[in-house]
Amino acid sequence: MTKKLAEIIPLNNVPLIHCITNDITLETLANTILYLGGKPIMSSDVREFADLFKTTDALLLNMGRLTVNHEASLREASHFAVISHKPVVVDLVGYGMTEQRRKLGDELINHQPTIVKGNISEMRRLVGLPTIAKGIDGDVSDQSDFALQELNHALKELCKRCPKTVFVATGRRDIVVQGERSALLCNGVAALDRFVGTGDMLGAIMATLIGAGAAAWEASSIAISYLNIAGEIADNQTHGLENFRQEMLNQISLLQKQSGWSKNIHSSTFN
Ligand SMILES: Nc1ncnc2c1ncn2[C@@H]1O[C@H](COP(=O)(O)OP(=O)(O)O)[C@@H](O)[C@H]1O
Ligand SMILES: Cc1ncsc1CCOP(=O)(O)O
Ligand SMILES: [Mg+2]
Repeated sequence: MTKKLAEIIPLNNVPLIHCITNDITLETLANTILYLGGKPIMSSDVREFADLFKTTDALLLNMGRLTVNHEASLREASHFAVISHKPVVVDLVGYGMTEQRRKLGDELINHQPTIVKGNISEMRRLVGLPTIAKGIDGDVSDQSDFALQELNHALKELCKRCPKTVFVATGRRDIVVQGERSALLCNGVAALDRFVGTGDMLGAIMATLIGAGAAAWEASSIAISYLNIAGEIADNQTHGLENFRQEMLNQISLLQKQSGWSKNIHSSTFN
């Protein structure tokens, strides 16, 4: 993977990334894409999709703060992505918490997007595994070795129905699954779970990398590692969560200047 890393971050082009996302982290995602070297367009107005899809390089569909209009925009954009063969990242925020989110998430997945991501508890709900998680956060009880193994197995089963899609489950440890292949990524710090938007930021980074031409597997693994190593550096340099949050964003722009950053990636496989 190190060889491919050298080809992907820093980006060797400037992809235009169309984000349909929640208004809680909207500006953070726009700047995350800019700091990484891409260009964001945050547009939810279905009237402009026909023109917009002619110029964009990838699409981020973030379920975030659901409304009737947000849902309609996500659905319409997902349809446009299918007919225009646009690479897509789906972020299953709050999947399974409500019937609306479950139904919408299933519909978006049925369009065979490039990457489907969620935190460890959202992804457990997706494959029908129990979780005590509340709200949109992952629960630590879903991070045991056994829980990770059973989720890894269940996601591989799901891949049989969605052979083109990479599935990602995030948290203290992250699972990346595509077909029969899976990896466990182990970078990051606990503070990444302590401010809103880190999962959203990850989706934006994934969309930027596939928009720049990276394959789904590399884009998924590199995005997680890049964000988490940025978090490790920010954690070393700051006190307090707000300072950490600001430095996180700062590191998104700085880490790519460190040629050997990828040597700090910690990954393993499931036995
Ligand atoms: N306790 C933790 N230790 C290390 N990394 C973490 C931890 N919690 C989350 N992360 C990282 O933060 C990012 C967001 O993950 P997560 O918090 O699961 O998403 P969400 O914000 O959607 O719940 C991922 O890259 C993940 O690897
Ligand atoms: C708090 C909240 N509520 C609906 S979307 C959202 C932000 C979720 O961001 P993340 O999934 O990155 O924690
Ligand atoms: Mg999330």
